[in-house]
Amino acid sequence: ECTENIPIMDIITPRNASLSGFYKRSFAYFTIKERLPRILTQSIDILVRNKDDIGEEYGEKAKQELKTVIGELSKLKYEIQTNKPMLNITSNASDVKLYNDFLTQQPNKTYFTAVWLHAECYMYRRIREIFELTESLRSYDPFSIQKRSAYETNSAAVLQLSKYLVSNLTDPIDTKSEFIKLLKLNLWGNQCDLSFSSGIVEDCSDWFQILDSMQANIVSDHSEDVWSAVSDANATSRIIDIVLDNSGYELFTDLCLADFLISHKFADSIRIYVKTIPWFVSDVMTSDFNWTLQQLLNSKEKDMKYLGQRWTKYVNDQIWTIVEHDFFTLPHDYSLMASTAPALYKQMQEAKVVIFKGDLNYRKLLGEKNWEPSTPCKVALQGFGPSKIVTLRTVKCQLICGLEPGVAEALSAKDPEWETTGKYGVIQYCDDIRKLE
Ligand SMILES: O=P(O)(O)OC[C@H]1O[C@](O)(CO)[C@@H](O)[C@@H]1O
Repeated sequence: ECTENIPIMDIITPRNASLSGFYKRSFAYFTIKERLPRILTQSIDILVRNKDDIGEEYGEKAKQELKTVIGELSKLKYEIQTNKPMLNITSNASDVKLYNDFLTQQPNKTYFTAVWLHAECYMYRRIREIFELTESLRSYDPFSIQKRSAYETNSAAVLQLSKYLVSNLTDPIDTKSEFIKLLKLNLWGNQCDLSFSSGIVEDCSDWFQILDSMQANIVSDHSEDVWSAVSDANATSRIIDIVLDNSGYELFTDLCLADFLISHKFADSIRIYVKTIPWFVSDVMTSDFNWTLQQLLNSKEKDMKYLGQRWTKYVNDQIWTIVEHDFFTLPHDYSLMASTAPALYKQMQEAKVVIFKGDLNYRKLLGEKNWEPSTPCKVALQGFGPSKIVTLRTVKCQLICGLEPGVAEALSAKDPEWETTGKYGVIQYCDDIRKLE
């Protein structure tokens, strides 16, 4: 069938197929049709509104180049809406060869016919290219204004969690239940994501109060296994890896968890993986991480300031290390990490556990495939398994694994939109496949 000259099928995504805008009755289609163009429109609006400030900060040339940037962003929007093919990236950045080689290998290269993950990642890579090709705005992050305002909007939630964390850092009555509580707060923090909400900032301040009542919305909860892995006194590794997702309140919850792991000696160091380019609107880059610490340091609230000082010291003492790697902004799913980024894979093998945050990481872990929901996580990971894997993800699109048989069907009957609202979540654990084999 052809809709508006775009070759698509008016069906839901078949089981075991890759998600794609090709299936009209899918969230992938809705994203490419509506959400991605909206994200571009919004980025353009923000640039227009802030052009004077940007000009002041980046100089006279930037004012001129901003016009080109805006034109290119509109062009990109048009290309998406008219289902044009994804063209090679033309800048000379370090990831370009891998990127273009990957594109070349794909059988379907237009936005609606490609694998959704490839099309969605490509839009963000193109946005980056538009800035890379300027002289004055090469380092400009078009999403930084949104990211910062999201953090500020949620400052009450940050304060509340700061107070809680500071009073529970040493000698909580029950370390295990405190850990699981932080894990769940961290899970729900993943709702605060600017690409999902198309830039609308969620108020995250309620989570603390309603945590217990949200339990039923955790559709797969392996918290006990996560606890066993994290607290395992016989583990040889003293490193825990966290692959971050969004800035703002979610990042703050990640850092609280990272602090708890250090304070309670479950690890000697935490490696924190960030994005190297502006990504999915709110994903954390090193600059966002540093900005967040600075906000805490500047805070008038004593607990926030204390955490800012404490976390800066972790960074200075290399107890926390920020790891940047191009792999995280390639369109490749994680089953390709070992062959595409072998050093990164090897590094992750050193970790006691690797925690993956958010929906996009989940999609990459599952290879963007519409698995039967009861497929064991180990199978859905398709050979990826550098270490023990933990996923903390609010469900924002139609793919999932590891559910008990019948759970997905019951959810669909009760709440047909359950897969795309972010109101449900998973805390999943997959043991080290090296041990399982
Ligand atoms: O920030 P997160 O949790 O990775 O979620 C972002 C993702 O969620 C979605 O909105 C739905 O999958 C994507 O468009 C985007 O991949």
